[in-house]
Amino acid sequence: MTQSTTPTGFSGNRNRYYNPVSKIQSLIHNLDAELVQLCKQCSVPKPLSSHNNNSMSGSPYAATFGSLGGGSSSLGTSSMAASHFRPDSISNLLARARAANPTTRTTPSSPMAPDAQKRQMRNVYRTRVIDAYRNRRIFTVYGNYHTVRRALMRRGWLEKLPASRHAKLQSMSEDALLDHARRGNDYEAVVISKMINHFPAFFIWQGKGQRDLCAEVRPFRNRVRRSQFLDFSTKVGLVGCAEQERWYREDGVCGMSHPRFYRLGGNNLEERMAFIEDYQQTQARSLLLYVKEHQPVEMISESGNISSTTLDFALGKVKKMVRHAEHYSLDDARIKPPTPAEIVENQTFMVQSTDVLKSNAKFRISEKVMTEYARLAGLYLDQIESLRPDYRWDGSRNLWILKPGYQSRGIGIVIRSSLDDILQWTSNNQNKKYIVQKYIERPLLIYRTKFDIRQYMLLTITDTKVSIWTYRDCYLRFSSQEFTMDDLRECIHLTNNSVQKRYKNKTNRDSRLPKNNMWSLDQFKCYLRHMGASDGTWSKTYNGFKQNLVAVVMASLDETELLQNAFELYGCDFMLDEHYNPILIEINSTPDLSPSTEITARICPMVLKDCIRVVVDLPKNPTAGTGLFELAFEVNYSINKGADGKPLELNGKQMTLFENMPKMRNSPRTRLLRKILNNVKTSTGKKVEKVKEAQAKNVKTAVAKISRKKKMVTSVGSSSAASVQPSSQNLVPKIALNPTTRENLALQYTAPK
Ligand SMILES: Nc1ncnc2c1ncn2[C@@H]1O[C@H](COP(=O)(O)OP(=O)(O)OP(=O)(O)O)[C@@H](O)[C@H]1O
Repeated sequence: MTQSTTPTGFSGNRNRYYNPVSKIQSLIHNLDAELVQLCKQCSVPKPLSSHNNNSMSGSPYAATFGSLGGGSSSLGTSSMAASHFRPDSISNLLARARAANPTTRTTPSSPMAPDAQKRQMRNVYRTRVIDAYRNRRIFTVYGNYHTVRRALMRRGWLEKLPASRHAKLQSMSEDALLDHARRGNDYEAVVISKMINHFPAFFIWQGKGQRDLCAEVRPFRNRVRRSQFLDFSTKVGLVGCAEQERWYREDGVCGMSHPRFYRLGGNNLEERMAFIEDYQQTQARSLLLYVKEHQPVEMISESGNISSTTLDFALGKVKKMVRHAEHYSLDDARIKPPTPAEIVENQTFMVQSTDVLKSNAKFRISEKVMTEYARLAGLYLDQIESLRPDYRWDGSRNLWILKPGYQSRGIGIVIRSSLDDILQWTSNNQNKKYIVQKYIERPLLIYRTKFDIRQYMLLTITDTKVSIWTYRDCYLRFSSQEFTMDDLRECIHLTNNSVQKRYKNKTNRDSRLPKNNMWSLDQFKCYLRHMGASDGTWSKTYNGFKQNLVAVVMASLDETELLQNAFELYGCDFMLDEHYNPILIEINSTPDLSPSTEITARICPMVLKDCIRVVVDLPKNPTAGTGLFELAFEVNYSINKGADGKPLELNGKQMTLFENMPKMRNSPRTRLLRKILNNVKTSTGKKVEKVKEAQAKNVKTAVAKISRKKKMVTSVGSSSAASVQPSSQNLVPKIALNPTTRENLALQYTAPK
C-alpha cells in the first residue's frame, strides 16, 4: 500500500542528494489516504486541515471527497498541508466520530456502493479537469523535471502525462484506475491525465528536438526557435551571433567577449581564408611573445639556423595588424588572396617560427640585436593588445580548440596547434561541422587549476517584449588535474562536468580545491577576498556576464520566432581572464540540471522554481517575486513596426567580403545554396535578400534588401519559411521556388537541431 500510493515522481531515480521533504510528503499522502478510508467507514467528513488549500474545498464535494479533490495537485497541496497539518490521532478521530454518530458504535458502517463511489470520484475529477482547462492550468512535462511538476501542482495545475510516463497504468481502463485512485497516487494522476487528454496543455516543458504541440493555445513552452545560423545554443550559431554582435554593441549594456572562432565545417572558403590569416597573425604574435619572455642570450647561438628575417616578418605582420585595428572599417574586411611571393614568404616564416616555438631553435644574431628585437616585440605587443584585449588571452603556443558544431558534453573536442592538423581534422570530419576557436592559453587559474563558471539565463517572450533574465547565483567547475600547457589531454583542459566526472582527482592537487570539483558562488567570493581582489570584482564580472548574454540574444533576435509565452532556460559557460573579465565559451539550451553534487543539488531545483515564478507567476502578478532571476534587459520588439503596423525595412547592397571568389562546384547542393543566397538570405544570416533585376522596361536595379527588423514581426505566428513569401513592399517579382526547394528551405530555417 505504501508503495502504490507513493507518486513515482517521488520514488524514481533517487540519489544521495534526494530531498527528504519529498519522502515526508509522500508519507503524508499515504496517511491521508488511509484517513479517508477510516473517515468513510465512520461516516464523518475528513478534517479539512489536509485540503484547506484545495481549490475544491469550497465545492460540495469537498467535505466528502476532499481527499480525492486533492488530485494531482496533491503534491503541492499536501506540502502546504504539511505546514498546516494538525496532528489528529486516529483514535481521537474515531472518538469524535462515535460522539457525532452514536449508531456507528453498534451498527457496522455501510460503505457507499462501489459504483456510486466511482461515479462521484469521476465527477470530482471531471470538475477539476474542466476547472483547470478554463483557467489554462494544464501542463505537460517531458523528462525528469520533477521540480517543475511540483511547482506547477503547487499552483493548482493538473498534469497531462506524456505517453511514456506510467505507460503501464496508462493502458488501464478509467474504471480500473478509479478502483485504485487515492489522493496523490499514480492511479489518480493517470486517471486525471486520461480525462485531460483531449485538452491542450498550457505549459509544456519539452526537449529541444520535440515537435511543438498545442501551438494554437500559445502555451508557455520552454523552447524558443530560431534559425540555425543564429541559434546561439549551438557552436555554429554562436559564431553567427558573434558576427552580428557588432551592430548591437553598447558600452555598459551589451557586448560580447569571446575567443575568436571560425566555421571550418562548411564549404565557406572566405571563412577558411580568414582563419588561415588569423592563424598566421597569431603565429607572429606568439613569436614576439616568446622573444619578449625569454632572455636574449638564451635565444641566440652562432650555429643557430633562424635568421633575423623571421623576426622582421613577425614585427611587420603585427605592425600591419595595429594599423588595421586602428583604422578598421567594413571595407577592410575584404580579404585579398595572397600573391605567390607572399605565399613563399609566409611558408618560410611558418616553418622557422615553429622551429623556435616548438624546439627552441636559436637565432643567428648578436645579443645586442636580439635585445633590440625583444624591446620592439614588447612595444608592438603592447600596442596591439591595447587595441585587441582578447589577444591578451593568447600565449606563445598558437593553440586552437576544435569543437563539433552541434554536439555537447565535450564529445569530439580536440586541441591542436599545427595549421595542417587543424585543416586536415576539419575536412576529415565534414559531417560534424567543426568550428575552430582560439584556445585561451592564459585563463585565470585557482590554485594552479583551470575552471569555468556555469551561469543561468532565462529568455521570456510576451506579445510585445523579449526579456532577458540572468541568475544571481552560479557555480564553478574545476578540472581534476593541474593546468599545464605541456599536456593537452581533456582531463586538464576541459572543465565541464560531463568530461571531468570520468576522471579521478590528481593526488598532488592543492588540498584547498573541492573534492567534487565544484564551488558555489559564495566560496568563490571568499576566494576573491582571500586573494585581495577589490570589493566590486564580482559585480564587475557578473555585469560582464550580463552584457555578453544581452549581446548574444540581441544579435539573434532577427532570426528568432517571437512567439508569445515562449521561454527558454540556458546554461552559459564562462571562463575568466587573469583580470577577472568574463569570456563567453558557450551556451546550452538543455543544461544539465541533475543534482550531481551538493552544489548542483541546491542550485538546480532553485533555478527551476524561480523559472516558474518568472514564467507563470509574473504575467499574472507584476509584483510577484522572481527569486534570484533579475531582469538584465528588455526589448520592446513591437516598436519595429511602422505607423501602419507594417515592419520597417532597411535597404542596402550586400558587400563582397572576398574579392575574386573561387569558383564553387556546381553540385545540386551548391545550386540550392545559390538559390538561397539569391532568393532569401545569405549564409551570414543577415537577411540580405538579393533582389532579382527588375523586368520593368528601363528600370535596372540590383539592390539587396536587408530586412533585419521585418523578420522579428513576420515570424510571429508563422514559421521562418514565411520570409520566402512575396512581400507586398517588394516591387520586384520573386522567382517561384519548387516545392522541394521550399521544403528544404523551411527545414533549414525551422528544423530543430
Ligand atoms: N576557447 C577555449 N579556451 C580554453 N578552454 C576552452 C575553450 N573552449 C572550451 N574550453 C574548455 O572546454 C570545455 C568544454 O567546452 P564546451 O563547453 O564548448 O564544450 P561542450 O561539448 O559544449 O561541453 P558542455 O556541453 O558540457 O558544456 C569548457 O568547459 C572549457 O573548460
